[in-house]
Amino acid sequence: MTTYFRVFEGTAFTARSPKEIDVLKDHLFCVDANGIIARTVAPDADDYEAIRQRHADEGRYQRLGPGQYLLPGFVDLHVHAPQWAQSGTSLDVPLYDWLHAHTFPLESKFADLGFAAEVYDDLVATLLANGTTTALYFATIHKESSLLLAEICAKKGQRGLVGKVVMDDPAQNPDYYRDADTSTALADTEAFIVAVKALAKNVKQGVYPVVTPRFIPSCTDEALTGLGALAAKHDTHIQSHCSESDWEHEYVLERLGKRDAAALRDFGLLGDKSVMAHCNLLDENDAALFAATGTAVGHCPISNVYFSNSVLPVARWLEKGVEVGLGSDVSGGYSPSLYDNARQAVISSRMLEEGVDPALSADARGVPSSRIGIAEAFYLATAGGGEALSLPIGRLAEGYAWDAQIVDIALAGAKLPVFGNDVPKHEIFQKIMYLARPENIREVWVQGERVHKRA
Ligand SMILES: O=c1[nH]c(=O)c2nc[nH]c2[nH]1
Repeated sequence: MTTYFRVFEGTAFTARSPKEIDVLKDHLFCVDANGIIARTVAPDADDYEAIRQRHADEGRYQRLGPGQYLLPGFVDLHVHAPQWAQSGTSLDVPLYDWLHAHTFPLESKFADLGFAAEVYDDLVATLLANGTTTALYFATIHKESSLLLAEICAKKGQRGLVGKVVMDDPAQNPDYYRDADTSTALADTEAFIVAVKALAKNVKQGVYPVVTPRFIPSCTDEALTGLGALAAKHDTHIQSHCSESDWEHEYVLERLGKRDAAALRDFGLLGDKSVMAHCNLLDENDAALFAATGTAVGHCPISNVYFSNSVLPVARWLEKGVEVGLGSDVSGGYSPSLYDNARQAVISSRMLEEGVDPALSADARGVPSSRIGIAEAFYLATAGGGEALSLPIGRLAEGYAWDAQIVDIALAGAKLPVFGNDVPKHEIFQKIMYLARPENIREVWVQGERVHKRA
């Protein structure tokens, strides 16, 4: 019999597809030394008992307690790491004003490595405690502190995909916070890619460099073209913002005479490893381009309420075969929790379907067939995120990384309202998704290693 690195026994919820959740009752999850789920074993398998006994004898076995459930770790597709320092504030102004009055002044402080270490340390620990095992981060324009963020992810055991942000256009960015010039922006990006790839050689869960033009308005055409070439040369992930608000969308149309999606494609920035945040104002052609190129949408439902002037038609784009995952967008979104964002994704979709203006008649008020349920929101936070990043994460299934959260619904002081022993598991799942708080997340594992345990 194979000896595994570790074997877990428990009941798990994992997404098979956007609408289908598998309930794996009392399964064994056999994890190999690389942190990959080598086998899942159902209780009726011939060798179930023997595997359990053997690994218990060898001290490699963990059985979940009563009231505990396994969920895949969450994949956050859009986090502005420096903005953690202003989370929960300044959300009463439009995007352009918010960037210039609050966000750029804050991000400029990340030239100071001491300040960066304090904020990034706290953010990565907080995300892990909220069940986020993989995060796609925007850092700042500073090469050194961006690398520090990758190092902190490496040390704390989170799978971090980190971008040094490029903002090189002197006409659009303040003097105190922009790349010195285009060639410096490109040279710093390439040096950053090389440094993160070197760091990654000794990081079990992986850290990845990400080519990161902030958005088209921040960057010159030359920088955008150069970044597309760098991503191709080093085969990196790419992230940016796309068609995110009326102001931004109009700016790109006026400057380039085309929509964001076509412009990003022409700069070489769309592809299977590309994730574009927001995308609220995509049209049918843009969405078809995303589906054809494998470009994913990072859906940021909380932030969209504040900055995006609309609701993303997430059900429509899923139906059309666009890859979609979930992003907290700290700090355009106030919450670091993908539970909160999953809840908002459902609420926003219901508001899009029903409409919001009571002065209109019911049949003119909303967009039919726009709703998603909590199962789809869970898919976005897990398997959808993994597919967006083209990584084997986001599912508790063979061949996927052991990235998992153990959620306790019976915890004294944070008990979920489950009464009796016959509550169906799909209802337990819904209660976890709607009601769990960070206190309920007892342990978090990444690539077979425990990275968070609540005392
Ligand atoms: O929500 C957002 N947050 C940002 O920091 C940003 N920069 C460009 N566009 C943005 N949108």
